[in-house]
Amino acid sequence: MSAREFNFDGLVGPSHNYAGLSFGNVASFNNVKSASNPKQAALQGLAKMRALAARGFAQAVLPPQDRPNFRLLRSLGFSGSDADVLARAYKESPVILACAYSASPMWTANAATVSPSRDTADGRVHFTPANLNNKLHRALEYVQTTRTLKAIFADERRFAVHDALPSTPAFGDEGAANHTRLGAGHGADAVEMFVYGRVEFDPNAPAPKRYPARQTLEASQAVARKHGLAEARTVYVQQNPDVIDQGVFHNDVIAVGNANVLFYHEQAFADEQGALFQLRQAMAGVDAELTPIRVDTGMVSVQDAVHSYLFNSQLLSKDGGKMALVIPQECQENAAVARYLESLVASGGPVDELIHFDLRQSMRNGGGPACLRLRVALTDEEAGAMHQGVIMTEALYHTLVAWVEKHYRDKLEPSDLADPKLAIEVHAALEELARILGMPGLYDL
Ligand SMILES: N=C(N)NCCC[C@H](NC(=O)CCC(=O)O)C(=O)O
Repeated sequence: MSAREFNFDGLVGPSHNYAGLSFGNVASFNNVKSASNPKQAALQGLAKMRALAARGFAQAVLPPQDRPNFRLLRSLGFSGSDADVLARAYKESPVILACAYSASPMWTANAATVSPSRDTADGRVHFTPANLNNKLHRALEYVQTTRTLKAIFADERRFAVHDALPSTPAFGDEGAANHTRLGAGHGADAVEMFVYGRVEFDPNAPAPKRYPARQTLEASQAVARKHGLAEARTVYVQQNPDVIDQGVFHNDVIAVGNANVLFYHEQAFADEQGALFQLRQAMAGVDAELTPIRVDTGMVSVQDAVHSYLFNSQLLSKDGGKMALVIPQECQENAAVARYLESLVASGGPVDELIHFDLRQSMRNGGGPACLRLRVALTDEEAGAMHQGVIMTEALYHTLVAWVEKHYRDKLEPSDLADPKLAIEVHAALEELARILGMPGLYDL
């Protein structure tokens, strides 16, 4: 049965700001407290969605989440009216207020892990929302993410939306950013590769020393178990702790896979040869042959990969068997990376086209093209069964642009988070967005 891969891009929320909340994500720290432009951020994301939809790639949108998260603030003892809660939080702990306001749900590669129906024991598409429990501002997301996915994929005959894993460190789960499906194509049997940063219950396993490993092996195994994946078609690979310590906080900052191609940096994995061997063995079982595209350190250093987000690119199958690589503008601005990309396209290999976008607002918080999207491979029947109001069309694009122009500020400083009017603006925007998407019960407003 054929299937198409939908990219569900996160629509950047009205409170997008640079709060420096992500220890281990160098961009987030480098741009802390600088002014953000929420309007530009949302329009940049919409421009990518529109352009790829116009190219015929299956494109959809995941809505932002209600911010500030008053439930969090009140659970931490900030009380009184909404205005009181905001004033007290800003006075006593601006960083907690920033966490409650974060627009981090825009990076939907971390929203969930998705197993297409082809891979699962019960033949349904399985989603496990990621608990993102390593960071306070991200650990808020899974509640609304679960609600949103259940609203879009409501047909329980075709879709299973699980609860997130327990939010204890042993089950640190960052979703699809640490997960890659490799096989002959989106509609064919395939192997699911889970990449983890540490092992909770094996103190002797390698682990990063400087920055946190957000994904545990135990979490990846639990997701595979919940999704009913066949062991022979599930591969667990450890990310190289040394690159985590250089700012590679998700695997999708150092590797990306699509169909039978794995595009990765030579230092991405703790045991490169072991990983390739496991993949080749599992893929033989599904009549697929791995095409590795290995980038040597001599061509692109880990630092260049982290600053350009070369590997946080989207790798998209085109009609005719070739692939396009969707890269951020920053890749053109790094000499080594630009040179490498020229050689890649000229090589006659699977990638014969580069498509670049200006995603600077997101990039300044450590989010590139791949962070902004959740991949969901769907058969035509499944695509017809999901909520249609989130599918990106020219009409929806123009409606959302008008909505952003109407509701979003074009500048947000850290001190603006104390402004009670901002909370009211976000609330009004999301009430209207739920109507635009045809999802009246989307938010618990
Ligand atoms: N690579 C993937 N898939 N996603 C990128 C997520 C970036 C996000 N940044 C932040 O959360 C920064 C928020 C701030 O500092 O304001 C993170 O670190 O989790």
